[in-house]
Amino acid sequence: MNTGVSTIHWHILGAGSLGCLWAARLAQVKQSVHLILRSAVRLQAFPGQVQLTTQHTCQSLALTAELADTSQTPITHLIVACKAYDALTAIDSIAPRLAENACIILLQNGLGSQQAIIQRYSKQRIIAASTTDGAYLTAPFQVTWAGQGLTQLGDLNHLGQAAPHWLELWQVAGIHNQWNPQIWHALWLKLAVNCAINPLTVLHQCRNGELRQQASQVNALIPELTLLLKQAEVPLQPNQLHQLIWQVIEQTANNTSSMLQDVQQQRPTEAEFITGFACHYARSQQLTVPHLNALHHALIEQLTY
Ligand SMILES: NC(=O)C1=CN([C@@H]2O[C@H](COP(=O)(O)OP(=O)(O)OC[C@H]3O[C@@H](n4cnc5c(N)ncnc54)[C@H](OP(=O)(O)O)[C@@H]3O)[C@@H](O)[C@H]2O)C=CC1
Ligand SMILES: CC(C)(CO)C(=O)C(=O)O
Repeated sequence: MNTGVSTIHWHILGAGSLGCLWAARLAQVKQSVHLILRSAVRLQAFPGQVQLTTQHTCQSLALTAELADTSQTPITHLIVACKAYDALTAIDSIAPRLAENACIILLQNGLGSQQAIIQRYSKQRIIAASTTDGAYLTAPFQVTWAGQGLTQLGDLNHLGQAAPHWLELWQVAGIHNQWNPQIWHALWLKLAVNCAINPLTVLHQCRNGELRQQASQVNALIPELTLLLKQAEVPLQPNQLHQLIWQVIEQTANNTSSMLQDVQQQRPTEAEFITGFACHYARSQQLTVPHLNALHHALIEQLTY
């Protein structure tokens, strides 16, 4: 299909679940895709392709991989697919290669990493991509696309620009997307939902739907999260956050939250960028959020990673 977009050289920082998912889908539409891996050991293990499994298909897509400093090619379009706690350091590792007008797309959950990145990389156009796509690795470089979602994108700096021309190409690549000039609002709303669900699933070791049995704990967080969102100037209808949180719990009832998955697989969590960020923001704005503070402390006590 002719999208009217010439081939773009996409560099993808991080070849985990989302990095491989994005790499495979862009490679499917004949884009030039380069994975940037963390170590020589990972590069040696790269088989020259990424395998993408969906409900109906399994396809291997050839693409290239490199280390941050093994190539000098300038980077014009960078997708950052690391966890929130690795994102800034990962971008720093390729900083000398970044074109001055490069576009950096951030896939991280939570808040905090985005602010640090826009502060350090003020010349580049930084776009957040908040996605409800779900993916997991079954083996290195073999990704299963668990659920087609929606990816909302919008500028985090240099506000007010037109949507990038490559969004149409992403659509063709199966990356169902929507441009959202108010992406900060979307990130805040997702943060609030993650604060209400993820930590409690860790503390109760339960799937999202089982939080129905912990409704009073979920509900106690909602007025505090509403306070934070209002302070951040996120427009909210009365009761909107309550409805959204319970809707997500119902729609994802069978899911194990990403935070509980990290705990189960003994990986670090993104807690500091979810409840950690919420508590830090509340303190900086002198907002009283006792339930959120208690939740964050209980979570940190429980986490050994
Ligand atoms: N997976 C999903 O379905 C969804 C994830 N998200 C969000 O997307 C982000 C990425 O998540 P996910 O893909 O699951 O994470 P993964 O842990 O699967 O992948 C992260 C990858 O980043 C790599 N990495 C870390 N630092 C560097 C570096 N300096 N240079 C190169 N690579 C690096 C890691 O490498 P190594 O293997 O060497 O450790 C790892 O492969 C998170 O913020 C998550 O919350 C959002 C929605 C859905
Ligand atoms: C919405 C929710 C809670 C779905 O599981 C999620 O985003 C996560 O697990 O991080």
